[in-house]
Amino acid sequence: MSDSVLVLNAGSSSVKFGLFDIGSAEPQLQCKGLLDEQEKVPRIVVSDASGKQLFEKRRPAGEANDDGLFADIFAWIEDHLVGGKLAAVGHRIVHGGREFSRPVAITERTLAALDALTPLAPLHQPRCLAPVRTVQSLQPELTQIACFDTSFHHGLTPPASRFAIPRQFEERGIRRYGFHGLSFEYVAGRLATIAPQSAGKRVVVAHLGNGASLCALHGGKSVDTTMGLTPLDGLVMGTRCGTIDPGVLLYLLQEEKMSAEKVQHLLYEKSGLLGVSGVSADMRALLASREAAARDAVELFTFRVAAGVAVMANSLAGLDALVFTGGIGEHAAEIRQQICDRLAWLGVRLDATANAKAQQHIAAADSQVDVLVIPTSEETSIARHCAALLRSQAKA
Ligand SMILES: Nc1ncnc2c1ncn2[C@@H]1O[C@H](COP(=O)(O)OP(=O)(O)O)[C@@H](O)[C@H]1O
Ligand SMILES: CC(=O)OP(=O)(O)O
Ligand SMILES: [Mg+2]
Repeated sequence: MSDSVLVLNAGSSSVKFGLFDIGSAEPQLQCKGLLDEQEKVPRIVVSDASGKQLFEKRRPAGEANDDGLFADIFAWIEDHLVGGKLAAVGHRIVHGGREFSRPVAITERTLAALDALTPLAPLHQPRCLAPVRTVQSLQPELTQIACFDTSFHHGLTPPASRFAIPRQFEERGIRRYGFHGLSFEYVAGRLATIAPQSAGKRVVVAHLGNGASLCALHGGKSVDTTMGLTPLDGLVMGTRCGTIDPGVLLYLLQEEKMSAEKVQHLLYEKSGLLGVSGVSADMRALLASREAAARDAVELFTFRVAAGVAVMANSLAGLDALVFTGGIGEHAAEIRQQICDRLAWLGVRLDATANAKAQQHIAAADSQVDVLVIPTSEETSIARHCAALLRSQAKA
C-alpha cells in the first residue's frame, strides 16, 4: 500500500477531514469524516469513499478547543492505516495574506506569519491553526502542509482587487484577497470535465455554505470574487453580515460606544441569517420555520446572491454558466430556485424537476445560461496540492 495524506478542513461550522492514498497521479479518497457542531451533540462520523459509515463518536458539547477531537481523529486513522505510511497532513488555511500564494510546508516561521493574519480572519484562522499545533505535539516529525483559500485569487488585479481608499493602504496590503479558493479551484476542474463547452467561458460559481462567496471565472481563472480583505465581505452568511455600509461600523463605534471587539463579534458571529431571522444560522432550520423573520432572512440571502451574480457578470461582461456548490448550493433546491428566478432578466431559467432532484445540469432547455450543481471537495484540492508538493520535494 502506498503513502497517504490526511487532509483537515476546519470551516466555520464544521470540521471535515479525508484520508487520501497518494500513490497514483490523482489522490484516491480512502475515508472521510465530519464533525458537525450544529447538531445538539457534536459527533465525529467517519465513512468510506462511498459514504458507508465506518465509525462514530460523540464529542462533549462546548469543548474549549478541538484538541481532543483531533487526537480522536488521529487515533482512528492510525489504527486504519494498513501498510503504507502517513506522508503528511494537509490543512486548509483560510488566510495566506500577501506572502503565501501557493501551498507551503509549515515551519515555525510560517506558523507565526499565519498567526499574525488572525485579525483578518478571526473566525477561521485560529480554528485552522489549532490542529497544526495539535499534530505538532502528537507527531512532531510529520510534514504539515498549508493550502490557502486565498491562493486561487492571487492573480486578481485592479479594479477587482482594489478598495477606494488612499493608495498607501493598498501598498500595505489592504486589498481584496478573496476566499473559498480551494473550493472554486476544485469546481473549476470538475466543470472542465462535466461541461467543457462552458468551462472556458464566463462562469460564476456560487459557493453557498455557512460562509458564502461568489467567484467570477474566466478561462478557469478567478477574475473577481465577493469576499475582500476578510471573509466578512460580500454575501449574507450564516452569522456574518456580508457587504455593509462602512458608516454602520463608525456609527456603532462612535454613537453606540461599542468596543471594536464587540463590533467584530456582532458582525462575524451574530449577524447574517442568524441576526436577521433571530431563529438560526442554519438554512435548513430557516426553510422549515414558519416565522416571518426566517422568511425575511432567506429573502435577503437570495436577493444578495442574485445581486452578487450580476456584479460578477459585470466583471465577465456576460454570463455563460452559473454553478451552485457548498452545503446550501448543493442541497437547497428552493434557494437555487429563488436565486435563479431573480436572475431571469439575465436569461437564467431552471428546469424545476432537475433542480428538485439536484441533478448536475439543472438549466431549462430555453435557458441562455447553463446552470449546474457541482458538489465541492476542498479536501480533494488540498490532497492534490500536498501530493504535488511532496513529489517536488522528493525530486529536489
Ligand atoms: N438540505 C439542506 N438544505 C438547506 N441547507 C442545507 C442543507 N444541508 C446543508 N445546508 C446548509 O449548509 C450549511 C453548511 O454548509 P457547508 O458548506 O457544509 O459549511 P461550511 O461553510 O462550514 O464548510 C449549513 O449551515 C446549512 O445551512
Ligand atoms: C472563508 C469561509 O467563509 O469559510 P467557511 O465557508 O468554511 O466559513
Ligand atoms: Mg466551508
